[in-house]
Amino acid sequence: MTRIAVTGAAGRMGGRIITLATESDQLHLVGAVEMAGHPKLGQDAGHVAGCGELGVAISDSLEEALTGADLLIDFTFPQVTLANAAVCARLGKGMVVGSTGFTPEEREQLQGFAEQIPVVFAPNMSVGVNVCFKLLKEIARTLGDGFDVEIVELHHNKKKDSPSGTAVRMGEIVAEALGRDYNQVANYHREGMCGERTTEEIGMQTVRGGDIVGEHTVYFIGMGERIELTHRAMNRDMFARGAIRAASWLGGKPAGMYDMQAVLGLDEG
Ligand SMILES: NC(=O)C1=CN([C@@H]2O[C@H](COP(=O)(O)OP(=O)(O)OC[C@H]3O[C@@H](n4cnc5c(N)ncnc54)[C@H](OP(=O)(O)O)[C@@H]3O)[C@@H](O)[C@H]2O)C=CC1
Ligand SMILES: O=C(O)C1=N[C@H](C(=O)O)C[C@H](O)C1
Repeated sequence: MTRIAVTGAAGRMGGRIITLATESDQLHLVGAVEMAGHPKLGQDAGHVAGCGELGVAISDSLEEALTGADLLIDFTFPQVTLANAAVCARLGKGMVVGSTGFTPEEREQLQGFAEQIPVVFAPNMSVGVNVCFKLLKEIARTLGDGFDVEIVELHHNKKKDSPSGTAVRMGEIVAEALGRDYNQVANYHREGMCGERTTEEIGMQTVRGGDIVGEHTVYFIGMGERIELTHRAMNRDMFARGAIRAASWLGGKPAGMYDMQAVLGLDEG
């Protein structure tokens, strides 16, 4: 049994992780955290998540929430995640990190903490998206340079980071498979007389609206034909189940940075 604490406990993902963790026979919730001043502080995490009383009050103290926990599941914001990682590293607790929107420098900082504790860090914890990651590498390698690559993602109107962490990872995978540097070839903006498309660039387009959970399409556009690889999330439960699977998998692992490909065994072969 892995004992977990959850940060962002009153958030969209925190609530689903807490609810589905109660249905897992491998995880046990012992701590739940929101920031100081949050209106749900002191309330039962299960009540807030909508799954009934769990006897775990939402606290603003991560140290307190981690007492008796083996690891932390964190779906918040990059700056919050990094502050939480510093606490986890000091206390020797592992982390499952789902937050997105990290700058390259912030990713480096998280990597630094992963030298002290085991961390699963993935912009998307669904099985489907992780299979797409694997397929994208294969498609890009097979097609080579003759196809223009464009990535379009759609999310709800409360999402704070753009493009999504998943879209960025998709771009990185395709760029790497084609021998390009994602940071050099990603094109986030076209407006006015911006000229013809270059063959190297990877277009990154973002749509925000309503309650869209998350959709990603990678277009490989050739002459007279086109491949579209699409993943549509219908709800957040598959992300939460992925986080739960990652938490169960992480127990006993040595310090290091792991991704969902490793958790799901997709990095083999
Ligand atoms: N890897 C994956 O599979 C997925 C990743 N995500 C990512 O997860 C992150 C969270 O998404 P989502 O749940 O939709 O966002 P929410 O805004 O619903 O949740 C974020 C939560 O973090 C809370 N928070 C802010 N500061 C702190 C703090 N210091 N300590 C504890 N909690 C804090 C927020 O509080 P407040 O209510 O005050 O804002 C909020 O409850 C995003 O980066 C998103 O992109 C989302 C889905 C899947
Ligand atoms: O903020 C979200 O909601 C989501 N964020 C993740 C991302 O940025 O890739 C994953 C998922 O698409 C939902």
